[in-house]
Amino acid sequence: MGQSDYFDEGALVAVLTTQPLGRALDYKAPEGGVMRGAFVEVPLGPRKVIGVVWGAGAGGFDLKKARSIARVLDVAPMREEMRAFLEKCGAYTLTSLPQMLRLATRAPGLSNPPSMQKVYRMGHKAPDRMTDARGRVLAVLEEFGALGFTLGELAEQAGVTSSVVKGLVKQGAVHEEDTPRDLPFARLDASRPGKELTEAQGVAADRLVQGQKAGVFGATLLWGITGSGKTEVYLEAVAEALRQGRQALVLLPEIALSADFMRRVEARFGAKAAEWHSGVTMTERRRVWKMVGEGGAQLVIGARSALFLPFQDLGLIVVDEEHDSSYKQEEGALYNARDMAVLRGSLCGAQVVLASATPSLESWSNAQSGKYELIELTSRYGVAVLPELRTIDMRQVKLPSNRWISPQLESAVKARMLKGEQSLLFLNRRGYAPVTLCRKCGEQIACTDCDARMVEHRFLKQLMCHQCGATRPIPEVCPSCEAEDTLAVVGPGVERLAEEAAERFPEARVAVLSSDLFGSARALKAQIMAIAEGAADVIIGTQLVAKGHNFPLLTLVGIIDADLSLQGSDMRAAERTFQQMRQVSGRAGRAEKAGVAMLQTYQPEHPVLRAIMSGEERQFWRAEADERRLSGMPPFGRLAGVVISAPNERDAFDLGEHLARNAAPLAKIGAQVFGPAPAPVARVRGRHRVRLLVKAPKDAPLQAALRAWLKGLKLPNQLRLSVDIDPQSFY
Ligand SMILES: Nc1ncnc2c1ncn2[C@@H]1O[C@H](COP(=O)(O)OP(=O)(O)OP(=O)(O)O)[C@@H](O)[C@H]1O
Ligand SMILES: [Zn+2]
Repeated sequence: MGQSDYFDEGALVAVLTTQPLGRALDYKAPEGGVMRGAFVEVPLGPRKVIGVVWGAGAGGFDLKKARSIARVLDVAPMREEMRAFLEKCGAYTLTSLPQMLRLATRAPGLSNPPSMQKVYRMGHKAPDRMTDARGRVLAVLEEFGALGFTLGELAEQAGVTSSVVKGLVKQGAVHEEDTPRDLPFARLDASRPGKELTEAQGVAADRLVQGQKAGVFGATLLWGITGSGKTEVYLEAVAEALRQGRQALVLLPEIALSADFMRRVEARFGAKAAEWHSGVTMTERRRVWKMVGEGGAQLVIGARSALFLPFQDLGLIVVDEEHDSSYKQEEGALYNARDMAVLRGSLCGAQVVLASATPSLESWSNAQSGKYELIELTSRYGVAVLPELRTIDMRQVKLPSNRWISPQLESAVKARMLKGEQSLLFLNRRGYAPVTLCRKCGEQIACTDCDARMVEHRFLKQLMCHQCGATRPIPEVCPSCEAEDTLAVVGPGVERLAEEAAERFPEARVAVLSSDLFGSARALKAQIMAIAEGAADVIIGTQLVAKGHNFPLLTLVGIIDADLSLQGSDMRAAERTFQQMRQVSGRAGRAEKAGVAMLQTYQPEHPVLRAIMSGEERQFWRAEADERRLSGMPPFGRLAGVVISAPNERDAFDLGEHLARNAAPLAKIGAQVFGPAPAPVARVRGRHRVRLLVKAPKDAPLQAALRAWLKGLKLPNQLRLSVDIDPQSFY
């Protein structure tokens, strides 16, 4: 630590806060001085806000007017590496530092002093009388095992009033105790043996362990087909990081649903890892944040935002299902956690492992060029083999307009039922029907605030806009011509498919897995676990089920509409379809019994479907890469999306045109500007949306040029502009 890292009492320091001020503010160091990186509380107008000592103050004003730092918080100071990460990540994504700091301080009550609190755990007695509400409280405690809850959290999780919990305490069914806040996590035992690895797994694990031993940054793509046992392989690298005394982070999409994964980790290391995602209670979030900073948490399993936790010595980052589009944050700071994991790893000397059965074209190409190491697993674990794939040509099948399950698929499901095996019918559309129209006037019911049709959710008895979430009751008469009994639904959603399944398979237990049908992530998680144990014969699901779940009894996957994700002009349509079909098919036949996947399609000759069927993955990636290379698209060129929105369409266009005309800084680096054009979803929440697309050569300094381009731009009132580097969605 250099001399310049410490500031004496009264010295002027720059404090970065999370307030949108555009710069750090100067304060005087408090009594006892302060370290660079310290978390502090500073007065700002009448309020006190949290900030970080970023460096020496800029000065240049009357020192007597400078206010003092109110308090230095009792948390580990932000490390140099983290400050560098926030700065680089902000510069890459064109996000302001205050906004970056907000990502790094997402733990409530950081400024609270350490203290005792009452927490509630499972007690030892049964209550005299069991009620529904009491049962829910006990179920929550049972599920979270050793975790303690505060009264408010427990009541909220269980959906009961706090008096229910208190009642249970009186009876000894729930235990109330005083504990210090923020206890360290139980030590993980890295010396316990893992599962016995197959030869291929062993070779792969060895390479990751060697990479870990090197103790320096390096990125590896772990490319293993679905069910090949990638998890067991990278857990060996986690074990090595723990043996080195370093911390490890595993990122997962949909982690709130991954109970199975948490159990596997616990079985491997003999204790629970720290969890970080939106389903974790506030108390627990604060504990994780603090313990990660003090070294009291060795392993974190988290959602993308876990990347911004204040690790003390992060030695390994695993990004599982690295191709998953949910790694891209689509609001606020628009970062891609997969890419930022590589950045963070390079700053803290960590090994970064990107794992997938269907890597993104970006990672594929980095592995091809040697920028990333490549480790492959080409067969499934044990006796399991990849499912056999068949297409069903829907042009040959004459189905009534309210039916979507072909006779071939129907009889395949029936055959599975006879054998006590499960079938999955995959349709990536929530709700009952995507379109409601009037047969008299042709009106399609649309959202009043968005350029989107309202989707009927029969289960919730309402119409819903999937853009803004607005809901309204299903109308009795046509909202346009007021005719009665003329409204008809068009097309299937999972709820409607479930209706058809119930008719075709009256004996079957049908379960629908769609995020909107469950009140909480917990309920959904419980359902997934029940299904894994055999609680359903036919599972109907959206993309939620495509991700990493193990259903051992599942031997048939029917993809209702394989053409769905091919529609649209997104340059990633082919890639996404390929990944999705492969991932969903990969749910079948993961145990002893072989699986079959049937893809219903109207275009079996489509190159993407042909590639999926032929299993020529490498050929598919190569062809896809060639096409992108020719057109200079990512990863062989760079894109930035610019969205301008305004209540008035003309205003948005005017600004877009102004920017397009004055794009000299972009032209200088060889970048082109396309647009302005109305966005594909041209209106959301009453705001008109206009898009520009900037396309630059691969090695061009895109961010610097964008900054120069937008510098000094004064946004008129009501207008908003956001820049999305490496955009994933183009809506
Ligand atoms: N060496 C092993 N010993 C025992 N069981 C194993 C071993 N390797 C994998 N398995 C089991 O095989 C199944 C698939 O493994 P895993 O979930 O790690 O695969 P994956 O490659 O991550 O698959 P996907 O990409 O489809 O999610 C799991 O049930 C896992 O417990
Ligand atoms: Zn809407």
